[in-house]
Amino acid sequence: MTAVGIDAIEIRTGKLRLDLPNTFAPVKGEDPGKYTKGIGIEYSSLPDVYEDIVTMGANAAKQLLDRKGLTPEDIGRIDVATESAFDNSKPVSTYIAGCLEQVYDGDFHHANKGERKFACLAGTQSIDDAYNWIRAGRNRGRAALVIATDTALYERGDPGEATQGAGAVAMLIDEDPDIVALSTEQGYGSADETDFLKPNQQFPSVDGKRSIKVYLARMREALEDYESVTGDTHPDDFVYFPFHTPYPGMVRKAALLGYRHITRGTEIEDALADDIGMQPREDDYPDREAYEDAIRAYMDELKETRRYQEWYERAIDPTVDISGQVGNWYTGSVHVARLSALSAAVENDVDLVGKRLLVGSYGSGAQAEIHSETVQDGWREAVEAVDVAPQLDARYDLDFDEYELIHDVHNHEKEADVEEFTAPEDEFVFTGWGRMNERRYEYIE
Ligand SMILES: CC(C)(COP(=O)([O-])OP(=O)([O-])OC[C@H]1O[C@@H](n2cnc3c(N)ncnc32)[C@H](O)[C@@H]1OP(=O)([O-])[O-])[C@@H](O)C(=O)NCCC(=O)NCCSC(=O)C[C@@](C)(O)CC(=O)[O-]
Repeated sequence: MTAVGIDAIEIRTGKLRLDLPNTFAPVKGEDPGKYTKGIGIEYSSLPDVYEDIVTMGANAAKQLLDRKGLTPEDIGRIDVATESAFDNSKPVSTYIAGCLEQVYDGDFHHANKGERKFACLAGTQSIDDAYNWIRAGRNRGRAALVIATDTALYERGDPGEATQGAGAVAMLIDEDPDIVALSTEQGYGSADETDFLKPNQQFPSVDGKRSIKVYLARMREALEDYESVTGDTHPDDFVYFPFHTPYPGMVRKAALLGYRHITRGTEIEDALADDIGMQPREDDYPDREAYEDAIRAYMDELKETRRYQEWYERAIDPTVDISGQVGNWYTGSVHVARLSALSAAVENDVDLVGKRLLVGSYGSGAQAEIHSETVQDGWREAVEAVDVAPQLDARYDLDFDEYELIHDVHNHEKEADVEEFTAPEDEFVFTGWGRMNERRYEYIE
């Protein structure tokens, strides 16, 4: 069977950045350690005045099409995943296609376009849709463009303000992919939860502490479901474990729980037993509370073991590097985690061909999905071509007053007339509203 998967990736970060430990924390009266050690985000990417989910998505997509030498006729499907949409009817993919049609000969009139919603999970669901469309043989030899784009802003003063971010990830899903092949093995953990939601409002209502618990519970459920298909998972089965990364500290919690789960009943548990004992088994405890206390005590010790720390450094740390530099990109976040790991492998000259990734996606509300991917022959060249560092380094550093202004600019409830901080060049920009209140865009040379 021909492999189907991710053939190319491009990102587009918001062109501004907020330094959390040095600019945000002092004004909030917080210790910078909350950001450098706890949350793990150093900078939040934010959009300039002329940027939004459409410009970031279209700019990432254009970069991808140009690099691959593709024209609109090569694309049979454009799916946008977002939870920052500004239109309840017209999908963001039509705005993005309209942008792209300004600069290419030809058009996307015969491409199927849509918009996917399930909080941060929707990017992964869009990849699934593209995979199924190609596997079903309905693509007529064409590829699918999946764009995950979000402006992850919270109400000023909300604890979530510490985890903001803005950016887009464009991915080409095709046969014989250069980067990773997808598999049919998947696990889901899904439940009706009220932890993070936006009921007809721009900024989320969030119960932050609960959202952490729900993330962990649904991920665990998804892993168990995945293992019901594949059999037990072992830490050595996968080179990296890219998870949805609202902030690196969240992944730290998930990784520890995951490691305990996948080492249970293995030679690793036995090898650790001399130092920290065997993992608690529920049957050995009088009630659930006593069992959970024992688990917490075991995990406190597990996290300090060299074996765990070495695994974390190898398999998890590289996945959160970019996230720590950009914040939460919601639907793009797990795809940033994958790219982060692959970029680190390029930098450290690691050979990944044939190695597997275990990808854990998550969306509040809530659903987790876990699947594996196999790295393909062309991954190194394809990942080397993504200009992550130049984009991140070029961002404009906001002071706190400027941050307050730019937050107002992107607040749909406010009117703010603010000069742009950066000069647009060779990119799509937002130019204002049309007669039916549609947003309008132009390509600036
Ligand atoms: C994440 C929270 C709850 C944080 O809430 P908070 O109250 O701002 O922060 P905190 O006081 O809990 O501190 C954060 C961490 O920093 C540590 N810390 C504190 N000070 C220091 C210091 N000086 N030195 C070292 N460490 C320090 C502190 O101990 C803690 O670590 P933990 O105990 O959790 O391991 C908040 O920012 C929030 O509500 N964020 C939005 C919700 C969120 O991101 N939830 C994550 C799971 S849900 C999810 O991922 C879905 C999502 C959000 O992406 C949306 C979607 O799916 O659409």
